[in-house]
Amino acid sequence: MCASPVKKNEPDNRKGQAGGDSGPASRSRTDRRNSQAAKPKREHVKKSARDAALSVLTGVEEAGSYSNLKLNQILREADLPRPDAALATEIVYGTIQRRNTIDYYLAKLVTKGLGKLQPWVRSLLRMSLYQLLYLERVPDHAVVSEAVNIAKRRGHQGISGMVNGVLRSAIRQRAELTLPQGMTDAERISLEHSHPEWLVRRWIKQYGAEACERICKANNEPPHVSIRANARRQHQDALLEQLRLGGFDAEPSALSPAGIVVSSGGNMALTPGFGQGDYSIQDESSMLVAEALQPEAGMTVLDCCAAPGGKTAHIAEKMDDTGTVWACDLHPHKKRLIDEQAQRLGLKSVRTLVKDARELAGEFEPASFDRILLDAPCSGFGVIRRKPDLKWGKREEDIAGIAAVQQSILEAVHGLLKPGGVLVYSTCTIERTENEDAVARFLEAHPEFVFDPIPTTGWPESAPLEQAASGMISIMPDRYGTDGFFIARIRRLA
Ligand SMILES: C[S@@+](CC[C@H](N)C(=O)[O-])C[C@H]1O[C@@H](n2cnc3c(N)ncnc32)[C@H](O)[C@@H]1O
Repeated sequence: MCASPVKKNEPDNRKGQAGGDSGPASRSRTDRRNSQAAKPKREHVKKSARDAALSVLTGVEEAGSYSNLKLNQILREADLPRPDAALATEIVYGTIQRRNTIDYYLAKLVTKGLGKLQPWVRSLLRMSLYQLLYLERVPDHAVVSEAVNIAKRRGHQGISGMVNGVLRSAIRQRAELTLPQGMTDAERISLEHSHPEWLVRRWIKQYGAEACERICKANNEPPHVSIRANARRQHQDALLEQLRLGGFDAEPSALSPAGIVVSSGGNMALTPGFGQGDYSIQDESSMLVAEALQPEAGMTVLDCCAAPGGKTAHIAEKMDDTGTVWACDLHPHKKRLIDEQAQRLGLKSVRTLVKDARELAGEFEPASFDRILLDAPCSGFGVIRRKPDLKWGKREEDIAGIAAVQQSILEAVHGLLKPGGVLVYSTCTIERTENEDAVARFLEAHPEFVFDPIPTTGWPESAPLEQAASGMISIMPDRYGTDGFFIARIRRLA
């Protein structure tokens, strides 16, 4: 089938777009939301970019809202011009990303203490300091005057005076805003790269201080945008050619054989080609999952935790839309996302199901599936670049609970695999408890399962081929500039 050309859209591809995994819109999705939003509220709302950013940040702090959902809602209501929406997005994600460092400096500047401020005032100071310290293109005077105006509109005169004073002091003392000497590695990395100290300590233990610092640094970088051709519509090379002709900067991925990295040229979710299913937007590391599963035409495949359906679609495409891919998810609203995805890509072999994966054994006969994918719910610490609130929202105690759910899903579904069949277990985290340890625990309890080499025919030379040969790949966020990811391929002995 011949695909129609991909047309160039307006810029701002700088920040990554949504990957295949469940969850937040990434920075560049704002373009889409904004351009597609219904427009009637403009005359009522009239927010500036910074007003909008403040509403999101306050909502996140006060009500525990997810930043991406709140951002989408506020941008829809405010109907900002595209550059303003991009600025609001940058401020929201940047402020959340750098929270530790910003709070450290603010603690020196706010005499009564940050904790005593109303949440909106704290958020206003945080986002203003973020702009002063990290956004070089924004002039200082614009940051201060906007913040003071917002404070006047929302609070009393004392607050606007305090905001003015704190920000002017920050500008005056900018050269002295430095981190203290003599900290431990964990304290320093946590403060310098803004990650919770407990998480930094865990990563130092698991990977060493140097690697931990690289990971934290990478987590503050803007994500890549990568896409994968719908193999049933066109070959990757043809899509690459079309993209270049359309004015996009596009290169083959150094990690995934199916991946194309698009570094500039427009929002990939806005092209006609995306709408008509020529390709999917998916992180390069996430694309390796279907490669590891290697489904074949006509097979019966179970995708246990499938929404929003990025990997389900990849599997169905690899099977040339023959056989059946059962795509299960716990949440009815997420099942709809999988259905929409399959429809957009023209995939008929995908069947969706709302179910707790721990109960799937009651749904199908034992040994029903040639392939099973468990892309497990996880702590998500591989995707902090895209979802910075993750690092502040999770507690160390949560990890054991998440690992227990992963283990119970593995236990529940393994009997559904045919003897000789392949099960792929994957997560978008770099937390060993949820990855290597989870698989080791499972294999120990089930000697009828063994590691199986991940087939790498056609993979780029720079891909982790050695790891793949061992049946297990762990991708760190600093290695390829992708999400952090874990993939294990195990086979049920015949
Ligand atoms: C990592 S995401 C899956 C991403 C998906 N494989 C993709 O590529 O688009 C994990 C999914 O598991 C779902 N989930 C969480 N707990 C579950 C459970 N007990 N049973 C089934 N699905 C579950 C979540 O709703 C979420 O959509």
